[in-house]
Amino acid sequence: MVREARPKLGRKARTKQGLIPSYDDFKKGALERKPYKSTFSKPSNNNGDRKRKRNDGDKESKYLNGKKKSDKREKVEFIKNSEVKNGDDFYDFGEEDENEYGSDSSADSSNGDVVNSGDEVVDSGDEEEGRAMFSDDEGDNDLLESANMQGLAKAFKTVGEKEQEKQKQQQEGEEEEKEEEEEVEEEDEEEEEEEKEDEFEFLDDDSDGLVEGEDGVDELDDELDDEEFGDDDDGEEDDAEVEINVDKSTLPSTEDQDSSNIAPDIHLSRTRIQEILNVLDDFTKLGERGRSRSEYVSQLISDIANYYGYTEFLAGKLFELFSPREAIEFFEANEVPRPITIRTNTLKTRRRNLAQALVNRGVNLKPIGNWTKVGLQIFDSQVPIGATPEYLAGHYIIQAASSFLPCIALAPQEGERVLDMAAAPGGKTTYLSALMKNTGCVFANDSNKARTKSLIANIHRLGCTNTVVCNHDAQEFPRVIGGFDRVLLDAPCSGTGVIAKDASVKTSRNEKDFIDLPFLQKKLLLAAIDSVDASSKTGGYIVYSTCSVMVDENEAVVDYALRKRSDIKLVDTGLVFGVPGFTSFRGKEFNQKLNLTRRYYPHTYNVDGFFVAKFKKIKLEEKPKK
Ligand SMILES: C[S@@+](CC[C@H](N)C(=O)[O-])C[C@H]1O[C@@H](n2cnc3c(N)ncnc32)[C@H](O)[C@@H]1O
Repeated sequence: MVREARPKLGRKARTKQGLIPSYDDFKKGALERKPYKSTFSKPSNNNGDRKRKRNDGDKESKYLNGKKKSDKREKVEFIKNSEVKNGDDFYDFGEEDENEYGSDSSADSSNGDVVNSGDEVVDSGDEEEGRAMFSDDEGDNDLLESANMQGLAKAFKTVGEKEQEKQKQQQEGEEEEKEEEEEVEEEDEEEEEEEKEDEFEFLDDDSDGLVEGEDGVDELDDELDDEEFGDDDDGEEDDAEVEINVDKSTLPSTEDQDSSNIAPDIHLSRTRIQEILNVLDDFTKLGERGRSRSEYVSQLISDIANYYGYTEFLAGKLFELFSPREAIEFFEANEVPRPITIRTNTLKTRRRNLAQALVNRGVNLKPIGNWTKVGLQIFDSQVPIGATPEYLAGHYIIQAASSFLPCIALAPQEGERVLDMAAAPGGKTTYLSALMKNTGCVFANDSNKARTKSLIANIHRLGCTNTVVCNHDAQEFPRVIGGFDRVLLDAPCSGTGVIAKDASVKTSRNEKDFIDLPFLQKKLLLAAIDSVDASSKTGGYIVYSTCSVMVDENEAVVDYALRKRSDIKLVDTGLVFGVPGFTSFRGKEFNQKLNLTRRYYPHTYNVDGFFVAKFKKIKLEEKPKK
């Protein structure tokens, strides 16, 4: 039986199936420097819940005992079993996620203009949390720890209340366990009945015509099929759908079959992703004879696109950046929100004071990492983070951790003239202003007038008095004004680094975007370079950044600028973490200094995908001989 293709499941649907890890799991990853655990990692002892284990066991035995089952069916079942084993954690994540994120989303939504307007809003994290301290402020950490404890003690309940709650929870737990047991029993009974039905089906098949001959039974069969294998998102029932579809699919181990009219089934895709990853791990041994590696890869990309809800085009482009297993880690990390982070506005307060104030309000937080003295990671909060008195007073801004990086790399000095070419909504402008202690001047430009409103609002709220907001197409610089000590170009980009925040990127980016965007980025970067004064006594630097992970928008743009302008060189970003940029990619050779640029990925650092390059403009007469 061939089923019609169903529309791709979006993020929501998959969330329902439990794709997104719980906040706790995510927290563990960020705090303990544990890499994000991929669903597709090699099988491990899972800790799925009791009920699920029981079901898996049942399923396994059912499949293994599968009486009159054909070879074809057995093959599928083998794959299904491996899927179930690998998938347990996965489902558990999702069950917790919705509850855990309640308070976080409120923080986001209350953040008004900032939330809606750019890459500043959604959050990032850091894996160096274990070592994270207020690096310069001695004793800050102890203070923060004790502040945290005091605050939490205040915010949380009294011991008596806690005891009561514990007892209540115990009672509820017992009741739940009872319910679970009953459910399992019910399911056992149901499955027994299903098995009986299976036997019947086989009998019917064998005695061809007995059932089919009866009026309406065909339709009823179809309906039952629909119910059993139908359009809902229940994983277990959909497993059965795999049985139907799989015999005509392009599984790694099956003969060549026409799959054109096979449903793009999400569970089948997931199973097959795992299978193909295993094959690609040891292609010589596990690859099917006559089937090339690239055939497996095409199938894998198609399954990734189907499973995670990307266009095949974008899935393929992102896949190219990594080894197959790492690519899956990347795609998985895009299903998980990054941590909520805030940046202390040092124009108005110190991080330890801010932390103390927020802890007193019931916010559970920690320093982001030892690479930043101003970042705090928020774990949970009893108040909306985007509406506390401290927020309204401009003591902090909700800002993705990766978005700190270009400002740290630019390292503006007091008294300098700095241009932020694409500045709205101002997360970076306000950081630059703070780094310069409100001295000198930051020209904050954005070509989108509507977005300059949020830029201005943030500048006001954070008390940045050294800024000038302008509204030009940045390509017009330096004709508008030039001679800057430093220029930041946080360029408009495809947003492929922030898919966790904006899932629409998965389907909205096409081939043309990756021609048009680099074209604009190249022109903007040349304008940025030309706007810097090579003779600046304190500066002469340009930082180029994007929240894209695409080589076309990053290394290729930087390489182009190096070819077009002889008065610049790449220099170290000064950033203490990050993966070096590509010096070659898919047959293209870039300037070898591209290894000085830095890439950031959600799956490696639990931050938004980001790219940072830093140039020094040199006076031509100073240009070193080759
Ligand atoms: C990645 S966002 C900038 C985020 C900002 N740097 C921050 O940290 O808040 C890119 C910005 O570039 C602006 N933009 C797009 N094309 C531009 C152009 N030709 N000139 C100047 N700004 C442009 C967009 O309006 C958008 O606000």
